[in-house]
Amino acid sequence: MEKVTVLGAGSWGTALATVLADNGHDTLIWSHREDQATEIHEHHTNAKYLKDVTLPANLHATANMAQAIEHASIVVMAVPTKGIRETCQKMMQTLDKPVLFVHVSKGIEPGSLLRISEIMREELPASVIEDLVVLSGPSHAEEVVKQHPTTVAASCESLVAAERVQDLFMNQYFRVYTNPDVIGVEVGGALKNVIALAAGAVDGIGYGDNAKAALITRGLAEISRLGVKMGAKPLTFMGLTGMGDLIVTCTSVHSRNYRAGFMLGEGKKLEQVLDEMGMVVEGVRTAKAAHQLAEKYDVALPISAALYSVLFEDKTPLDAVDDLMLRMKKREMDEIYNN
Ligand SMILES: NC(=O)c1ccc[n+]([C@@H]2O[C@H](COP(=O)([O-])OP(=O)(O)OC[C@H]3O[C@@H](n4cnc5c(N)ncnc54)[C@H](O)[C@@H]3O)[C@@H](O)[C@H]2O)c1
Ligand SMILES: O=P(O)(O)OC[C@H](O)CO
Repeated sequence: MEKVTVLGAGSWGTALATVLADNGHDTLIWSHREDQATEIHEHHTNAKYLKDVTLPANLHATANMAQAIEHASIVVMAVPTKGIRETCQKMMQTLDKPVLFVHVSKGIEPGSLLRISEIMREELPASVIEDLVVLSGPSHAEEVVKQHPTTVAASCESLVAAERVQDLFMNQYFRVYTNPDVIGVEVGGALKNVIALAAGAVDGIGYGDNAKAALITRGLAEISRLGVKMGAKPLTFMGLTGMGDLIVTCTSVHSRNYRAGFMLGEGKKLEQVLDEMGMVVEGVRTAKAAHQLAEKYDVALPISAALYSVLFEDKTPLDAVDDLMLRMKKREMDEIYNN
């Protein structure tokens, strides 16, 4: 049995804490909000984030960071990308021992263009990082808490650390693979949210399955193109954290990115959409990062660019789709021509 603290009590932090508690680990969840910690600790619910779910009786919660850190030999970081730095800084007020970190967030920071593990390594001294593992893949919290079969990957250069995380989470309904390609896993997890916003938008416009299949396929092409330039292994994008997560996020009603995109496609403005969602829509910030990454790495990301123009340049979704369709002629796969 391990002593685990999950930082972040939204949908995903709570769902993963449930998996850990189900597996018999001594699990404590930390919320930055006192009321939410009390709700989880005393009533075994987290109604805003997981409706009609009763959490395991052996899952405890606190809003006290010092207590949360004192408890842990493993820390799972499950706050949205924009809260990662602040949470690391809060943690460092008391953390003075090495722990194994697992992060489960999916984003890239605009401006710095850092992946989550890079942000964490910037904020945390090496002396407190025993290892840092990314857990990612096609996994909606709403299905995990129902114990529906789910598969993800634990990614770290150290196979020993990845396998420790595999053992920590793995059970009958939650299957964990390992993958050493941290860059590919993080880039796939972050960029699929941008494509999912676009997939929601084409459905919101009222277009059909042809358009969505095109977005998923060409979306994967642009994610891979960028990821490889950033140092990822191409095959990772064919796996759970690439194609797998792209499919689940572009096609599921559970996806906040897909649902936000749908509302944009219906003609709603971004501010109104985010107000109505009330939960994190990671793809919005990551779309800014994608825009900057395209320039930095000199890579064409046409779907991400079209989405960016809808989010931040007031282009209508219909015009953005027209622009995509009327781009200059392309070869589907340059590699085939070159061989
Ligand atoms: N929900 C899923 O099914 C799922 C699955 C895989 C990965 N993820 C990823 O997990 C991360 C967290 O997403 P979520 O679904 O739990 O989001 P959520 O919107 O359901 O909950 C976010 C939680 O973080 C808290 N929070 C916000 N800002 C914070 C800050 N600065 N410091 C501390 N806490 C803060 C909120 O109060 C809330 O409890 C995201 O990067 C998301 O992409 C989510
Ligand atoms: O609800 P979303 O769009 O944040 O997606 C959740 C997960 O990342 C799906 O794997």
